Amino acid sequence: MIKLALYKSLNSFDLDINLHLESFTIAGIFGPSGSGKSTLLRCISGLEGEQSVYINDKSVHHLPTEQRGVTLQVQSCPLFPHLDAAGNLAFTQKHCFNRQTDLTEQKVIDALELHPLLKRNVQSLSGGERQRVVFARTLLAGQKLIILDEPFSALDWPLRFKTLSTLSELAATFSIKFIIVSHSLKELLFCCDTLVQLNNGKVINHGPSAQVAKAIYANNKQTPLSLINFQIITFDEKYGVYLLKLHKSEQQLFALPSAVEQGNKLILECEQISVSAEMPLNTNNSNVLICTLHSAELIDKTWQLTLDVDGQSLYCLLSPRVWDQNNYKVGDTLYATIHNLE
Ligand SMILES: Nc1ncnc2c1ncn2[C@@H]1O[C@H](COP(=O)(O)OP(=O)(O)OP(=O)(O)O)[C@@H](O)[C@H]1O
Repeated sequence: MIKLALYKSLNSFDLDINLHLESFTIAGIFGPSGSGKSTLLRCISGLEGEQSVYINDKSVHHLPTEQRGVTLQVQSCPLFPHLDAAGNLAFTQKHCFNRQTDLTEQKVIDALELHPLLKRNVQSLSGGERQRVVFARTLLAGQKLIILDEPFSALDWPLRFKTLSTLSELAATFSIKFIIVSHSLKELLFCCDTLVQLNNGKVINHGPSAQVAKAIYANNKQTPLSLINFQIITFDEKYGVYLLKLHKSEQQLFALPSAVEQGNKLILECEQISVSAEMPLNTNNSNVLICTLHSAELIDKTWQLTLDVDGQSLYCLLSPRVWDQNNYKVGDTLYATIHNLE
């Protein structure tokens, strides 16, 4: 739980936040540049004093940063230049007290697959490698609330998704809560259960991430991304594809390793999804999901359909002509074909 009542006036900018997040594991903060995201993080962690901050029902506003049980990783977090990556991690392990998790150096190195970087001089690391070492060091500080400001912006997408999946696993295994600032809604949608949208120093929306992301996409006249949680059933050696089962569902999909190896969630573009009222027969695509039409909205001359697949949402687009021809109604059973997975 986190409860904030913050007011901070900075020259021509006012941060004015009243926010109560009852339960979250990974919360994302999204907003345009200058909307107050970093200032908000500084207030929670205690770098901006005299703000009303409650963490797990305890008021922490009179406590200095080191007594709040919070680690803040700022955007350009420095590493010790005279130590290699291993030395940087060892230093943190040795000098951080009041650790609340039993994450050890070895566990963090294994989880983030840092072995090849350990003996490297940190000045020789690429931006992405450096961010992974910084994140490892943040984890090693051992706090149960970790606040990250643009932590993985230098990582390419496959590695970023993989690292976010590791972060989610660590959150579950070690009961760590994360608050993450990012300019990428895709990144936040991938890993966060809760999203907070800021604009001009104020919270303009917050709630379950899929719901908030959908509203942001609609406001920006962008097509929403669908996120599908799955478990791997088997890998078919003969054809080189994974058989997946949707989370809390018996429905299955086939997917190439490139779609699966970045975590247990698929991110699908609207263009990857088409629908029909009948089960497609004699098709060359076996990735068909049975869904229910949850809603349909005409946005910017295109029908945006929200489909429910056993509790998960898929978004697809139809032209007005196709919509008029098909006479779909909310509640109808539809068949969604997922393209470019196999
Ligand atoms: N110490 C300060 N003194 C004066 N103004 C400040 C100070 N710190 C931040 N600001 C201003 O407050 C506003 C919010 O800054 P903040 O860094 O919180 O935004 P942000 O949403 O994190 O931006 P970005 O996405 O670009 O990092 C900006 O207009 C910034 O110029």
